Amino acid sequence: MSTTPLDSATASGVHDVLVVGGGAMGSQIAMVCALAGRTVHLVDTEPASLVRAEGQLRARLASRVEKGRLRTEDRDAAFARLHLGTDLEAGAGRADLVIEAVVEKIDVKTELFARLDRITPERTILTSNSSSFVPSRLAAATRRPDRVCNLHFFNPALVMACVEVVPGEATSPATLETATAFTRELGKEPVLLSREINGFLANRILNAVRDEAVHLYEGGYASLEAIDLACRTALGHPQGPFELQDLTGLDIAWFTKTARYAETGDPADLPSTSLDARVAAGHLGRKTGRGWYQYAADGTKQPAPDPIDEPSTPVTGDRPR
Ligand SMILES: CCCCCCCC(=O)CC(=O)SCCNC(=O)CCNC(=O)[C@H](O)C(C)(C)COP(=O)(O)OP(=O)(O)OC[C@H]1O[C@@H](n2cnc3c(N)ncnc32)[C@H](O)[C@@H]1OP(=O)(O)O
Ligand SMILES: NC(=O)C1=CN([C@@H]2O[C@H](COP(=O)(O)OP(=O)(O)OC[C@H]3O[C@@H](n4cnc5c(N)ncnc54)[C@H](O)[C@@H]3O)[C@@H](O)[C@H]2O)C=CC1
Repeated sequence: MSTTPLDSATASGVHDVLVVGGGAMGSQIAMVCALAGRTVHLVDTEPASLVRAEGQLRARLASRVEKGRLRTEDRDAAFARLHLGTDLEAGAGRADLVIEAVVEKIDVKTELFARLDRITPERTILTSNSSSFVPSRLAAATRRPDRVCNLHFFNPALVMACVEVVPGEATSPATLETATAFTRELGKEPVLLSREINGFLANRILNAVRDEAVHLYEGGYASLEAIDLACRTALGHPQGPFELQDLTGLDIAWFTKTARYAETGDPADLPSTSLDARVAAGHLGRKTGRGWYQYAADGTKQPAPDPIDEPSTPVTGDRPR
């Protein structure tokens, strides 16, 4: 078996990156890599996702240029290094490292890892941005478990410093070294786990906060706004748990809860009634204009009515199974 290439201009040896999934996370992760000088292929099965991704990235970087935080030529160079498309094979052949950021469904991810294992060079490191699944579950779909680990970025990936580096049971020290060095080269702060656990570090802590916030809300102890305000002003969180879930997506929370329940069978791991009702109604957060709050075009927000209290509202959204 070949080892990770380290005889190059960067410590990690990672020059070509394939990012799979061009949604909220994959698009920004791809741009983080392009801004750090990497050649990046961003692949999504949905052309519409790629169009949206490019539009949002152009707006984000325009804001940085306007504020004098990014030179126009550096922005243009980053976009020139970023190749968007629907053909997975196009970026696979030269990839030093893959970052998977598709939907949080284990069957979709394992099928993708099996395919990536077939179409990327033997040396390529395969990583996942999953919010919850441990790398060993994904590595099991490949013939290279020593070159699989998780690189868990945080939303918004263009801004947040932390990347959790999660080893699987068979991840080699060389793979972890490369993944950690690469994370630093992106200007991020690698947080290395000693061993894998579902949800990793930050999301497990966040999950506990979210569960308690929902308990207080569903118990009628306080409004959404009061709970969010307490977290911001008493605990110093930049956003309260409901505001933050509107940013990260209620569907992602629903998927992670449901997957956890499938593993543990513990009813406490099921999505809460109020989360389930919103997801069933298609209210997934900022990306749909409504989640726990509803958002006006000017960005202002107010608490959204609980769908349970809206019997006349047609349930149009699909629960993301
Ligand atoms: C079991 C649990 C399951 C979990 C499910 C999935 C979740 C995960 O797996 C892991 C996660 O990501 S958890 C979430 C982690 N993220 C956070 O906690 C974010 C907290 N919020 C913030 O930091 C700020 O409110 C925030 C940065 C968002 C906004 O900051 P401000 O309020 O200061 O607003 P601005 O002044 O407008 O923005 C400051 C800079 O940030 C840029 N920005 C804002 N929103 C953005 C966005 N959505 N995408 C990209 N960039 C964004 C904004 O452009 C500005 O940057 P510059 O323009 O360069 O100055
Ligand atoms: N939303 C968040 O705050 C965070 C999410 N994550 C994780 O990142 C991953 C992606 O999440 P988001 O970007 O929020 O989801 P998203 O729903 O915004 O984007 C997912 C994208 O993947 C594409 N896709 C689905 N199957 C595909 C396949 N087989 N091949 C190529 N593209 C495919 C979809 O068309 C969509 O554009 C998930 O695993 C999620 O748990 C991790 C950190 C934070």
